[in-house]
Amino acid sequence: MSPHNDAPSPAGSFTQSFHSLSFRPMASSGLRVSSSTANSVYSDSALNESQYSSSYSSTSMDADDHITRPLESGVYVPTVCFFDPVTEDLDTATIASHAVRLAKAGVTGLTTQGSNGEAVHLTHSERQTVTATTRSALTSAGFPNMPIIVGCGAQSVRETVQYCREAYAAGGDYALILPPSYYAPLLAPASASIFEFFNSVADQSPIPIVIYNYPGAVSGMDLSSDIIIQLSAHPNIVGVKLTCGNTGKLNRIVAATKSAKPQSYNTPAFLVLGGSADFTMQSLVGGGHGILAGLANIAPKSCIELIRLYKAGKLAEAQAMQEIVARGDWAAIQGGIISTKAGMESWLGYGGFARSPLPRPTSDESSKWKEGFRELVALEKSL
Ligand SMILES: N[C@@H](CC=O)C(=O)O
Repeated sequence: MSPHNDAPSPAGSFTQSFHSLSFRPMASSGLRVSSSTANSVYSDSALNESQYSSSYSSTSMDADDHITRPLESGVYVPTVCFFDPVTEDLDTATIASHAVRLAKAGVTGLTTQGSNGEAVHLTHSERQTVTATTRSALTSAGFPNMPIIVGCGAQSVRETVQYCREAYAAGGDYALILPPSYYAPLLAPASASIFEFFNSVADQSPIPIVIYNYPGAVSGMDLSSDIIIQLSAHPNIVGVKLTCGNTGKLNRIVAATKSAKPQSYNTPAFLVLGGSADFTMQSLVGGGHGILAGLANIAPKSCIELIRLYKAGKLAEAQAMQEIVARGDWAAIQGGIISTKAGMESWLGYGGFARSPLPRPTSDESSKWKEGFRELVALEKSL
């Protein structure tokens, strides 16, 4: 049997374990299927990856797969995915070392297969390899408790749930889910169908869901605060990443979910994250719990320090740092994964190129992106 057919459950044993997990938010229940079950699912689906043996062998999921990793306030990084410049195969060594660099910088969590992770360019098994490599690298480097949120959005409930199962089997803790958009004209953002989509996925996913509101990536579909607040009532929907940049919406969601669910600021029951670093401080002012932002691939310490300054009440300093972060983010926003990788290559010595068919930057473009990050990189190096 092909490991990546679209059957709703990849392994019989997993189906049984999985059903007992439905409706149980891992963040609070601490439930996890047995290591042998998780490994059997993973083996069934991705052991044929050549990268798997090197990246995954030294630290088995046996060691950590019962760990509950709550989502705390802070900086989450949607990690860039790295490829061999000639073959475009996954570069697992760089995927691993980048994850460890971010963890050592002090970020709160990582996201594999976000927009910066080129999720749409990866096969099912490659996605599992990236997540398993990231988990293994974190564990080996002494960060076994760092949560990994895995991008799992797809166009049908069935495939989205399959991604969630595969993410879990590969060591992911949460699933980041975009609304389906291919049939956007048939699916109004506030429609019963979108509501049903998220609820059905949440019913069936073995890991809790973080809603991903990024209208620019989904034909303009913009989930309202009303629908996000409604969805937050599901016990297996535990947060939202707002790349829409609407801080009024963020404020409404925080206000509604903090009164509906008991929580502490550090470990909120419903995590509300700004989806870009250029409005980090604005997200905090609105009561948000941090950011999940691509710029932190380049400047994790700057994002962390900005939040620290704000929480310490040093508002003028935080605002001054926000200005630099927002200017740096403009390069990342304009050039997306192309400029982010160019900036990393220029300033960090690694990054490479996005997968085809995305174009590789010309040398003039690379210089432009390098300049766009210069001020931010100087700040980062000073921290
Ligand atoms: N600007 C966003 C892109 C995707 O959400 C980010 O910083 O992550």
